[in-house]
Amino acid sequence: MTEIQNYLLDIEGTVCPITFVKDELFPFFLKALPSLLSKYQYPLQHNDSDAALQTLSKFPEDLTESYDKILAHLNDLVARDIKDPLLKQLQGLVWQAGYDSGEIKCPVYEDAIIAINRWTSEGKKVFIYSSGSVKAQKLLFGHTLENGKSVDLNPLISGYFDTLNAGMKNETTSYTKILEETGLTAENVLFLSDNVNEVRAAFDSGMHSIIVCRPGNAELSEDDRNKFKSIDDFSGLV
Ligand SMILES: CSCCC(=O)C(=O)COP(=O)(O)O
Ligand SMILES: [Mg+2]
Repeated sequence: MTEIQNYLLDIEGTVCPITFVKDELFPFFLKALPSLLSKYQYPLQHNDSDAALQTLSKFPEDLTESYDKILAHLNDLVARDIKDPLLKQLQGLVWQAGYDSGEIKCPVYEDAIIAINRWTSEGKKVFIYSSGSVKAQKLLFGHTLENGKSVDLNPLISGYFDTLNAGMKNETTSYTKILEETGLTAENVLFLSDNVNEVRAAFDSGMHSIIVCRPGNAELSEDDRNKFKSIDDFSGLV
């Protein structure tokens, strides 16, 4: 592998445990949802500057004609872990209160914190590409737990990509778009993710691409292990 100058990082299952998202972020969102949705009139009125209402208004009208329908739809998306860009926008808005109050802090893996600090101190660049919205990404890195304290890793991040500004993560065109947006050359970029389909899509764009196998991540098939390099943590990359 040529000397890597730029890192593009997935979040869930790569820089933090899947359990943080499933057992903390998603329940926080689901708990807040009834009270959030009850603030609005149904069928949804679209003439308000409220950010959550604006996001809700982008769902198909048949889903927002009643409180019960949109509540059931959002619960279903979360239960099936559907990476719906509108759901992800809404989640970012809701999580803000949890981060602000101190209830939510992200347990970014220590090896990831060390690597991000090391790479940036060497003049290399770190970018994020997650299904979570850019807002949610900034909140997460802005409230990262390091040795029991909350730290802000955002000053170390050169750019953020999500499904709205780049496209779906299992499509090669999304990685090509990120290369165009950043002006980076594919062979100077290493993408790290727990998801084989994302690693394959990035690889097909010309980027270097490695599967990250954290505890609790999906098992890799023999075929995937043979096709792609995999690592357990970032320690071998610094
Ligand atoms: C960015 S915070 C929330 C995580 C999330 O909602 C999510 O879907 C993470 O997906 P990823 O692409 O980072 O595996
Ligand atoms: Mg992931």
